[in-house]
Amino acid sequence: MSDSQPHDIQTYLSVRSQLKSLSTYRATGKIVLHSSLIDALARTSYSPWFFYSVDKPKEILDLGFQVGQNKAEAGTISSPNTSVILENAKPSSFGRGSETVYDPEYRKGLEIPAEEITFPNQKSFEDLKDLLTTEVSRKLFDKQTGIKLRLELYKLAVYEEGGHFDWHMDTTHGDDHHATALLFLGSDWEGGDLKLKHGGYEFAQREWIQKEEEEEFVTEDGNVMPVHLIGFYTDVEHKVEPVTKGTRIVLQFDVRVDSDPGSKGKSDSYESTYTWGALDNARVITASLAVHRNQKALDDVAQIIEQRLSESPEQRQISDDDSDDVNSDDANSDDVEYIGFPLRHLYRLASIRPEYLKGVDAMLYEHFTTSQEFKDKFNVKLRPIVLVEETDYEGNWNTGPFFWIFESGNLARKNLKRKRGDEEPPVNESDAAAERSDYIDDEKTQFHLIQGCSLQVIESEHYIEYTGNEAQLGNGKYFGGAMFVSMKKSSI
Ligand SMILES: O=C(O)CCC(=O)C(=O)O
Ligand SMILES: [Fe+2]
Repeated sequence: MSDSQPHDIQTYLSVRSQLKSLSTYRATGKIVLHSSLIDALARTSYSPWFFYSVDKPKEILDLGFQVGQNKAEAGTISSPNTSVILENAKPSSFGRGSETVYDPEYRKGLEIPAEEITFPNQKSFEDLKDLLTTEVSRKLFDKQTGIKLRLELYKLAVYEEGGHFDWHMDTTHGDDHHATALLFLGSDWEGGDLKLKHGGYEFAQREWIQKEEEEEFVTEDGNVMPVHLIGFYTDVEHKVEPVTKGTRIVLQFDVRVDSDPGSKGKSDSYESTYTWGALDNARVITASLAVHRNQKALDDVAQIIEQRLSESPEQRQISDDDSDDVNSDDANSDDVEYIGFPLRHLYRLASIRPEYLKGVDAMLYEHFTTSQEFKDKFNVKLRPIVLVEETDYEGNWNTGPFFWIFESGNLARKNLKRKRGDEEPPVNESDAAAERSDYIDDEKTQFHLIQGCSLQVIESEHYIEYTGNEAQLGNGKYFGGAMFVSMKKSSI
């Protein structure tokens, strides 16, 4: 391998030019937009934390609150009254084994419990919680699975100069308590960096804030911190570095999960009411590298795939009949040999290989190929793909998205160079047979489109009506990597 890799953009440009010839030769496979597999894939991992800058709306930033039994006015979210808050706060203790101890070496901070915090404007407080809940469910939980979250104010924490809290995990306050959300109020402080640690990854609050400032999401105002939210799962270790100046004030919320999402098993659907943009909606620009492993979801994914691939066409017909969503005249549903789905990180064309997989992609690949239960059952292949949406000659987006698979090898290369009407290229038959056996037949592939994958736009054209020349078909094309799973012949 050469160490002078092409720049990403060159890779995409070359992908694009290869595409033009490729498209005339390859059949196309259809994409499933809703399925239990998509839901399970979405649950396999999340970044265990997130940062969100709360720079609007004004009603929330200006929301006032009171503290203490006498309900002293404590300022607002963006401008808290430090002295009133300090007057009403008590030293924080923490759990050590079965004991609750006060040890300023380990933790030095003050707090006001939720019972002593009031928001006279109840409606705006609910709006604030809704806003925070939306962010938490977006970033830490799969909003598609219909999980309902509830934020419960736990306390207000105050750290003065010298205040700190060493590495710890938060005590959970119930079986439904799955994450912590910290709302940092707009007070004046330095130091006091919140550090987070999980699965070998570490994150620091100050780095996030600086990044946001560079991107000009945040207005600088002396040392006053922008109001922001940090959320993390309860199994994330964290610490507060010593505050070097000013007062650090935080509202801490418990994130509770309504354990009955009322989820009924979803059957696969190509979506009868498809509207254009499914692919663009599935796309994220950058996927976070840090992952939180969800073993149950990994097992669910593998089991659903196994079940799908070992069903006979008759069985599949029966389960499809349960659903009115399924496009019944689709050939795919009769003969499924491969289940495919996009990778969630973006790779260069040449890097779509097991050894380069990142984060959740690596985790899934490893689960399929090395776990005791599945390694003898599954064959897993990685391929570059292009996902396509296009209009018909009338400009209607009515066919639903579909995909192309890139194959490498001599046969594929020769095919790529072929122009329409050229003869079949001469090939070494045994090589060709080996290569063909490695081909993924897209007509026998069911491709499940997950949300939040890293797909690169390589073409996007609006439909232009026929005006003497040919009509220009509207289309969107997206490049990415994909994983394809089939059953090992011996295990069927
Ligand atoms: O204030 C913070 O940033 C975190 C405080 C904390 O970890 C806690 O009180 O458990
Ligand atoms: Fe904590």
